[in-house]
Amino acid sequence: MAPVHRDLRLTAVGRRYGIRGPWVLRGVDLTVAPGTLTRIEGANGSGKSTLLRLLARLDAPTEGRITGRPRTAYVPERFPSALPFTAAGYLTHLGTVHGLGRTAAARAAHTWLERFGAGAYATTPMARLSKGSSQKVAVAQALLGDPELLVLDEAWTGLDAAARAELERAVAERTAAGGAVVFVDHDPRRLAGAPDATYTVTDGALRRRSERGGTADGPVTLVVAHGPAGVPLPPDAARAVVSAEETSPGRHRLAVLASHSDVLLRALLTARPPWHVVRVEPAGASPPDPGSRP
Ligand SMILES: Nc1ncnc2c1ncn2[C@@H]1O[C@H](COP(=O)(O)OP(=O)(O)OP(=O)(O)O)[C@@H](O)[C@H]1O
Repeated sequence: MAPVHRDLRLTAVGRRYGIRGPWVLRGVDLTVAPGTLTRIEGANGSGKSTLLRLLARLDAPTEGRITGRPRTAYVPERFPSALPFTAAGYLTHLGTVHGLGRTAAARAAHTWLERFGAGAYATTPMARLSKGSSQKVAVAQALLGDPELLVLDEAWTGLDAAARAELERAVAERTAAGGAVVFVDHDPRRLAGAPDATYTVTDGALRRRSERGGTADGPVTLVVAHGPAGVPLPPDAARAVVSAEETSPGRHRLAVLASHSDVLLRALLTARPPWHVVRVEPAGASPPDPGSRP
């Protein structure tokens, strides 16, 4: 009998939207093995979500090949919360879809809602949940079926501090149980030190950042900079950062390895027109968590 391949493997994968659209990703090779934690970084619009949708098999590559079919769960950047279910009803239904009996599914739904501090909202219609509570349901639906591959696209955004910590624990439990987890998060300290591999999406290519990933490359510096609204980062700056987020029109929160901060600052200040650098500080000096966006 053919062995079951739990590795998910991308070979020379490219994706573009529309026949003449620019290549968002090109020549991407990536293997996601069981029991590993992988971080994907990159500036806004670099193609991180595109890559995660390909990994979750929700999208197909324009060219190249994807092999391996681990049982996959996905938390999208935007979760459709206006569903005609209560939180517990929705999760129980999904549990049965994952093959659980109704009682076991209801129990799992309850357990995950409790873990994320949303037990009190079990019978609330999803359309009436706050953004944070509906994000808890989004995360619970993914964890419910003990997936072999968990794909998290900014899943921490909108969660309160206790739920953020709980999701970090749930990720550690998944990898300890032999599952693979791939995540994108704008906070460079998210699961710091834990990833087995960290990749940066730049100019459509995927680059492995270091063998050990996480912050093993050294301390991270946060740079807040202001540029023309709606204008992407200058290319040299985009290449230097490990993560970037446009927190309000024209205002960007950039994380860069301290060793690369001069390169980033130079790229910002020599851009035409030059960008205004608002603040530079070591990553540890900022407020506890920027997960709650300003
Ligand atoms: N369904 C789509 N149709 C057309 N273009 C798309 C589609 N999805 C993404 N794109 C384009 O592909 C590029 C990469 O988008 P993607 O959302 O993958 O980037 P990202 O790194 O996740 O961005 P962000 O950090 O802002 O979430 C962008 O230019 C985007 O406009």
